[in-house]
Amino acid sequence: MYFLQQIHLPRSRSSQFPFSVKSLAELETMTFESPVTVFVGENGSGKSTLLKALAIKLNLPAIGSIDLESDDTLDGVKSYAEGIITKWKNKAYRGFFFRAEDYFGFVKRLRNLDDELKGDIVDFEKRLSGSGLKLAVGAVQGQKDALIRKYGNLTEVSHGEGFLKVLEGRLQAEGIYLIDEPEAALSPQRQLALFSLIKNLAENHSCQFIIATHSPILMTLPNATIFQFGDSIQKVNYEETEHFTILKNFLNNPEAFLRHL
Ligand SMILES: Nc1ncnc2c1ncn2[C@@H]1O[C@H](COP(=O)(O)OP(=O)(O)OP(=O)(O)O)[C@@H](O)[C@H]1O
Repeated sequence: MYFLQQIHLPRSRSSQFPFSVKSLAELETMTFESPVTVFVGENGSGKSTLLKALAIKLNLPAIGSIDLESDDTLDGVKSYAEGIITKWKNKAYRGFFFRAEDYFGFVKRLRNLDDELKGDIVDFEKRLSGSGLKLAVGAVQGQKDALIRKYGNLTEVSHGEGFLKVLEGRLQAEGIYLIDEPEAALSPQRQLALFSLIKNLAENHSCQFIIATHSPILMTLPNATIFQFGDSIQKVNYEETEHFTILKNFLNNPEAFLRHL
């Protein structure tokens, strides 16, 4: 089971962003044929723009420090997003939008929450005593412990370790998840760990993923529908993507490339 089946993109004669993005101007309808959809393509080809517009249209929360509504870097995309028409197979009731750069905002958000909870404890200690104090502190401590159980201490892990931990903590069954360049923080080994997480949720827990990526590893997710963004948007196999062919040819014979660089 997957959720979002098709989108119709808005048309306009305007040459303003995002109508100025060639791949999007050429596309009228995109059909999601499998639980995992992957957007690939050159830098600036429009992958993130479409992902952001979809996240706004689907009203998905952003995992970061600010929500999409108040994120003024998305102003250009908001009116475009309103014009997207969606066709659902089953309406998802949970999901999120996560960009590699949002991770630090999320850590900051957790730290602020932790500070607030510590503040609550100090406050209770001033105002309460005996069993009342014990109960109130216990409740707050329970919330602090739950956060640590879910995410570990994100201030004491590396970017990549924490990034994966956040995804592990937040991805749940029957959700739709839009993720922009998750590989930015991840070693090849952790990309494989993410691969396995996504594969399991897509195959066994009714999740839908739409992922923009430059990672040849993530492009090979089983049964993923891959859209390559360029002058237009084409459905391709992973062997046909530029990422795959360039990397494969380069690793087969680095000297041949180095002569021309
Ligand atoms: N807020 C904006 N205003 C005007 N143009 C923008 C804006 N954001 C992006 N663009 C332009 O839109 C085009 C598509 O950008 P987008 O971020 O969608 O590319 P991308 O395929 O995700 O690239 P990358 O792989 O580098 O993340 C680029 O040419 C970019 O310069």
